[in-house]
Amino acid sequence: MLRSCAARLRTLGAVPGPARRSFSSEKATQKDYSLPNPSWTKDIRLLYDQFMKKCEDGSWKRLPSYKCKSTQRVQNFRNLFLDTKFVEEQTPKAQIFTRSLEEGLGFEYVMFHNEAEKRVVCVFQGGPHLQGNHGYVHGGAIATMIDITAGTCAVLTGGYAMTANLNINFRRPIPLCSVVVINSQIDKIEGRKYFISCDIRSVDEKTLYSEATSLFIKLDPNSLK
Ligand SMILES: CCCCCC/C=C\CCCCCCCC(=O)SCCNC(=O)CCNC(=O)[C@H](O)C(C)(C)COP(=O)(O)OP(=O)(O)OC[C@H]1O[C@@H](n2cnc3c(N)ncnc32)[C@H](O)[C@@H]1OP(=O)(O)O
Repeated sequence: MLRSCAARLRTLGAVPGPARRSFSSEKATQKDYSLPNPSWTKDIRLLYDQFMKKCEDGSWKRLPSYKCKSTQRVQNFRNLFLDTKFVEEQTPKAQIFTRSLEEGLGFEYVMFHNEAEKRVVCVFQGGPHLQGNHGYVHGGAIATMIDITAGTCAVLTGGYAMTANLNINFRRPIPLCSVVVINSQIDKIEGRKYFISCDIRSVDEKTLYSEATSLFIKLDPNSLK
């Protein structure tokens, strides 16, 4: 799927390629899934309101979230890293995994970014279709949320990056339909390597549900084969 040298040259204008889709008009019609909806419980609304207050002085920013991303950032990623044939055939069907379940049944979340602190916080409500053990959120769903929270932290700090390594300690099971806070921060940057730690806690911060460390590698278009 990672694109060939010829495709990269097309992006740079050296070789003519097929016309690219226009993404600007799509964005206007997209629903922002990180805004409150009727499935949100009191807890997630409360935390949403608290973080929105923190956004007022500009130190924190709420991150919008779409089912099919068509922002300039995504368009640039496709141009740089994906094969043109893949983009044309597959991207019309593609959806963000965590936004592909029905409202309230799967991943309900909103992320906030603090640029100065290199942190991303995600307030997450895991719906009934994320069940693993009876009454608890599936570990894969937890890993997914850790990955996208840490991944967002990496991307917003350093640009396009992918998970190279993710280690998770699951300390306590997360009750289904409860609200938890996922906190990620960059611990160290070494060249293209972004070391990011993450924890998941209850709303009152008393329960530590999971802890994780991760390594994200900033993608380098020049290293593609
Ligand atoms: C307004 C709203 C804005 C929102 C913005 C947010 C936008 C997006 C957020 C997205 C979040 C998404 C999160 C989801 C992420 C994923 O799910 S990624 C999917 C899972 N990951 C993969 O599929 C990656 C597969 N691996 C690779 O493609 C490659 O291995 C790589 C790209 C990770 C690295 O390859 P390459 O670029 O060729 O680098 P290398 O030369 O191999 O390595 C560079 C250095 O890193 C070291 N390294 C590599 N891997 C590891 C490892 N696993 N563990 C430890 N170290 C590793 C490697 O040794 C090199 O080190 P040196 O330079 O030699 O010191």
